[in-house]
Amino acid sequence: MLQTSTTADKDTGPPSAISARGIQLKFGDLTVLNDVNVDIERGTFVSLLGPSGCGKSTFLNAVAGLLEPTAGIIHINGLPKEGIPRAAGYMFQEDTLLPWASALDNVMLPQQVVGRKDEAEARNLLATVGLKGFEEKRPIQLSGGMRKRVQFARLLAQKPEIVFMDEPFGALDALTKLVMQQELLDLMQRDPKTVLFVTHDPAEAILLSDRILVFVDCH
Ligand SMILES: Nc1ncnc2c1ncn2[C@@H]1O[C@H](COP(=O)(O)OP(=O)(O)OP(=O)(O)O)[C@@H](O)[C@H]1O
Repeated sequence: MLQTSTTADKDTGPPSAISARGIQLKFGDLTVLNDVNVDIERGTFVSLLGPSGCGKSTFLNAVAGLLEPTAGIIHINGLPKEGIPRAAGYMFQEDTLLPWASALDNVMLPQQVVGRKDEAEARNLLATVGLKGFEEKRPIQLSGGMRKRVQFARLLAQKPEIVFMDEPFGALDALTKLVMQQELLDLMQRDPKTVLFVTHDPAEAILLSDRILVFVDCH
């Protein structure tokens, strides 16, 4: 269950990027989330922190539209969420690159989904994440950190306003993880986005976040 942490409702100003009210989510008899109320302001980096099995991913997936809450309502930019929010990007722990496609083709995938083709933009994004010269390499020819960078570039190609990240660096070695955390910070400082980031690592949450929501009372 989540220890709820809310900011006061505002009568004026832009709506929160994410607003969750009375969220309950059950899997059969197991109540994972109960009456969760959270507001997340635009452009803030928020971590969901807590031990394994506490419902962090469940909450993230409910907001991201991958799971439907049993009760409650979620607003995205002031509008009731319907399905998967538009302008949302995802990054998971698993490597989700197409193994047979080059780094460039992987980054161009989001363009293809919406019927666009802009190779120069994809090359720029790869350069932004430090992969100039690696455009034609396939994932197997890249290190773990480089593959994460390709995923960053692909995420940016979606031009997301909200980014959902579920332990994206969980499978990396400690040193590569530190480098990738710093690169994520740099990217978000240059181009701030609303980020919801799942981690069970307090140091990672403190380093990256404007705000940390702590999950307690695990089963
Ligand atoms: N699809 C599902 N069906 C049934 N139970 C589920 C499902 N997904 C998660 N659960 C259960 O819900 C609880 C919360 O799981 P969740 O993955 O949200 O926790 P978490 O805090 O993200 O853990 P971790 O850090 O290990 O990923 C766990 O008891 C888990 O077994």
